[in-house]
Amino acid sequence: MEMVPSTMTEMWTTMGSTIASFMFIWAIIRQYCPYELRRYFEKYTHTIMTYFSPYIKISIHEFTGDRLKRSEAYVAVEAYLSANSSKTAKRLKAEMGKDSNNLVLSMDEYEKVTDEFRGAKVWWVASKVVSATRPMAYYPEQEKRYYRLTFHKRYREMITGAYLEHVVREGKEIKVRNRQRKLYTNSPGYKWPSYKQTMWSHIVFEHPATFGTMALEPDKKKEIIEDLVTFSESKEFYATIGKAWKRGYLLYGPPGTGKSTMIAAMANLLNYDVYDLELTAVKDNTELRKLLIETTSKSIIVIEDIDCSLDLTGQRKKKGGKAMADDEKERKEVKEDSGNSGNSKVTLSGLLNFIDGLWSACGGERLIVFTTNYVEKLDPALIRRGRMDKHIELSYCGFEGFKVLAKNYLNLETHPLFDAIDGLMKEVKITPADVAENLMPKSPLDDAEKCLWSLIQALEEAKEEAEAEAATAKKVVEQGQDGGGVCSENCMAEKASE
Ligand SMILES: Nc1ncnc2c1ncn2[C@@H]1O[C@H](COP(=O)(O)OP(=O)(O)OP(=O)(O)O)[C@@H](O)[C@H]1O
Ligand SMILES: [Mg+2]
Repeated sequence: MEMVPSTMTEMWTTMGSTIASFMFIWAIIRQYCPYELRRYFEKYTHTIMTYFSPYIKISIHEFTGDRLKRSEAYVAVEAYLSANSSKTAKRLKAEMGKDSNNLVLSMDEYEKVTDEFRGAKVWWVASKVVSATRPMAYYPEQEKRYYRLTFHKRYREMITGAYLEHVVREGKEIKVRNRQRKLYTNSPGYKWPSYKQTMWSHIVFEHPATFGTMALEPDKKKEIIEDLVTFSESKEFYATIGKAWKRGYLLYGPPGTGKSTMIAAMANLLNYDVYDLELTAVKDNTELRKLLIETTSKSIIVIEDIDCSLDLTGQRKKKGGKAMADDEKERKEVKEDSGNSGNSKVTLSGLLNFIDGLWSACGGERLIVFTTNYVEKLDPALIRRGRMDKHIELSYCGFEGFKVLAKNYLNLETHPLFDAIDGLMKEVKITPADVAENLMPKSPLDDAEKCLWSLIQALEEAKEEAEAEAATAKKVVEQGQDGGGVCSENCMAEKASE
């Protein structure tokens, strides 16, 4: 029994004198030794200290290898700590949120915060090293920022496993919640400088459309919303069935029926970014694949007017004749001219690969949306289920759709003129865009009733026009029969237009 205290005392004495000698040597080294030797001793002191310390440290650096891209882990930890440290940290820094007007708070440099996970305490420090070397004299000093996590070694397994997973997952979620959503485009004709890493340019996405403001049959609206929400919550399901987590939507219908508006409503519902892909500006299939790889998850890739984007079917020119109403035809020609489809070598197979080839699985959680005015012109391979999983027809405005617009534009839920509008809408076709235009007050003096009368007038004019057209067409047919000659569809249309 005597031995224990005496051994302990001896041990403490030895340790004390070792430390004292060590500190003495260290003081001499600091005073007289050259820099290299000092660095050498510092390194070994650090190793010895680490050996005896019961704490483990993990560093997460802002840049690893590639100086142009911030490490994903660092970004996630930053978001996690910004959300959790702003309540406990004493020194915070405030920065303007990217592309937004809010101030974002995060831990200041060298600030330390404590976090707890399943009973274990951990410490985070935001730190940086300033590199002594500069690539050029006029370059600023290079700062390498990092976060250091410290915890007791008895929690090693839990912290390196479950805790870090929790930090990264939560950090990513916070980032998605707080991010300013973006509208990307593969800007045609824009030559990006070689240092620029991305082929997409973007602006902040701020479209106000929602499903609430869309004129659509209530059942159809409900079905689409449920489909979208189910998709966004089905990560595990897609993994179980071995399918990439993406879904294709084909929106088709006449101009002005809300196809583009619905894309904005989808993005707002799911909080996704939008990639507006201008297919005619894509050089070839390789470039198309590169663009795809650069898209991030939680996004909608949109190809508008897919029938005009490329001559994917080889039928476009044949069908674009008399059958197309003049104004629509003109509109399409403008679109065709504006895109340099002649320079694009993207093929149908390239596009099919883009939608569901192996590369399309990268990123996950993505919607691909095509819009068209002429669904019948598209190659069936392009729109078969599995590629374009859901086909949504957007059509002329019904009375239910009108009621949504009347509520949005005029804050009216009912009005004596509604019955007349209901009756007229059953007789003539009018697009939601035309209804919206008529319901829009044209001057500060316009009241709701005036707007409703404007719509009634537009509906009556459309009805008269339709009746006149029908009468002319009937006359042409009768003349054709009287003449006894055979008149083709084209020749009848020509006569009608005369
Ligand atoms: N279903 C709708 N609900 C609410 N507003 C609509 C709807 N459809 C069209 N609009 C209004 O009409 C305008 C034009 O609609 P939008 O651009 O979405 O039509 P589109 O179907 O994409 O036409 P296009 O085929 O010419 O591209 C929108 O700005 C919107 O205000
Ligand atoms: Mg559109």
